[in-house]
Amino acid sequence: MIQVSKLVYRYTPATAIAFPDFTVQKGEHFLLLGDSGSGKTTLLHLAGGLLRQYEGSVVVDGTELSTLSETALDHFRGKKIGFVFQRNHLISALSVEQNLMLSPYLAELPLDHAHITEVLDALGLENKRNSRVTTLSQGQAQRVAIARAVLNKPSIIFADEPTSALDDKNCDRVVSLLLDAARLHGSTLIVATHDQRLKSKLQHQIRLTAAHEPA
Ligand SMILES: Nc1ncnc2c1ncn2[C@@H]1O[C@H](COP(=O)(O)OP(=O)(O)OP(=O)(O)O)[C@@H](O)[C@H]1O
Repeated sequence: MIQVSKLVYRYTPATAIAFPDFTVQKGEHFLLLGDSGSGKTTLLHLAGGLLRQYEGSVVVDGTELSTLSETALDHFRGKKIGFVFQRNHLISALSVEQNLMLSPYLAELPLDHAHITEVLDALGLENKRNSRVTTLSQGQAQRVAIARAVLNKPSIIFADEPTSALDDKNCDRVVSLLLDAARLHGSTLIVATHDQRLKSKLQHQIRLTAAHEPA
């Protein structure tokens, strides 16, 4: 499902971040661990097709991402991948439901109001459907971000520090929701974190050391 080998990424010609080889099978749940600056966000962005121009190989669902054009990559990402970011990137001028509607719209998928209702119910957000996202608590906003990420039934969910800003109760809830959402559609789940509270919650781990290659 995801195969990374000999992967190196350079933000500038003088700095190179080298990643360990790993394979993640369909439906597996992984924690991506490593110190601050070790490259966790960079790796999620590479595997999710948000960063291009890498050295080595990133194969997702049988496709080497570097072979896709920018447009094909956008399409691939919209259909197959759900992102949950640390800062939730919700659009503050819109309601919860309108934020969710953007997901299928951007992926050019049909709008399914019944499915939006299902997802809102599952995440305990049914009474927030018409609320502006600026009126939500941090835990609620993170649940909306999860709802948006899983709405298109992605085969892969990437979550970048989804719990670090949350108290223990919301942390537990968000992890359970991510795992439930992943299990529901058999999605592969990779959670990047240095939140120690998550260590026992996912089956497998990928550990990054700050192995920055000399340029
Ligand atoms: N846009 C950028 N331009 C230049 N360098 C960058 C950029 N983004 C990240 N880096 C560098 O790449 C390295 C890896 O950063 P990255 O954000 O992937 O690490 P991380 O493990 O996710 O860190 P954190 O846990 O603090 O979020 C760091 O040395 C960082 O300074």
